[in-house]
Amino acid sequence: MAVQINPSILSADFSRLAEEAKAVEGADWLHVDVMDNHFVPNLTLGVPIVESLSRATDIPLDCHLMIEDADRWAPQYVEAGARSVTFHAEACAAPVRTAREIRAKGARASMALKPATPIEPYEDLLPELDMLLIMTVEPGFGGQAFLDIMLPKIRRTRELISKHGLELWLQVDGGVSASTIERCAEAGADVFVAGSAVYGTDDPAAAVRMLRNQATETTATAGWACGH
Ligand SMILES: O=C(CO)[C@@H](O)[C@H](O)COP(=O)(O)O
Repeated sequence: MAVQINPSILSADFSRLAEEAKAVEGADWLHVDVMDNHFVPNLTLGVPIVESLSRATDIPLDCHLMIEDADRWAPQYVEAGARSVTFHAEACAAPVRTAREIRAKGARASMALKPATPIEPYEDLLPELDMLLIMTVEPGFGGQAFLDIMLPKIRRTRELISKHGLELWLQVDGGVSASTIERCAEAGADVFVAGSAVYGTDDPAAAVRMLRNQATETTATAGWACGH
């Protein structure tokens, strides 16, 4: 699998979401941060806006649910048009059942871990998932500094993926930019969410291309990158 760059619309202009999606043509997925002001101290958007956005762009939607009661809501985001739905391990009572429901409805199932949540308790669950998201900031806001203490967790997760021979994608989200993406790629990430590093520039599509080039060059020489 080639590396993937997913711009986060949290850093976009919410009054012009359809245009902001067009501004990142060439991106692999559009990362949609759903926040409920309970699981995280911020409030963004919900099912109706995901429905509208999925009609407004051909870029597939990668919905990251930072909400409580994820078991109940995750399938509704697939029905709204999301092609990938990420629930948080810390907000999900039945992750296996929820992942299976997401897949049964035709989307990719993904689970996210906050910075303080270890990967090891979830090793047996990995075959149920299409992607694992390691947060590299505390979820809730764009524009935060990358937590480089997450790099060993990314490395350990990549080792588990290799050990079990899984096709699982490994996504990182938070503070990913031109100055941090290579460290993430070297550690084993292959899907990169970037908000301010894309939408904070004058040319978001060029920023996507630049991040892709950096990550591709790094993974080509990284020890874990067999198959790239
Ligand atoms: O999930 C989140 C924040 O909780 C992210 O998707 C941010 O939107 C990423 O923004 P940058 O750190 O790249 O500016």
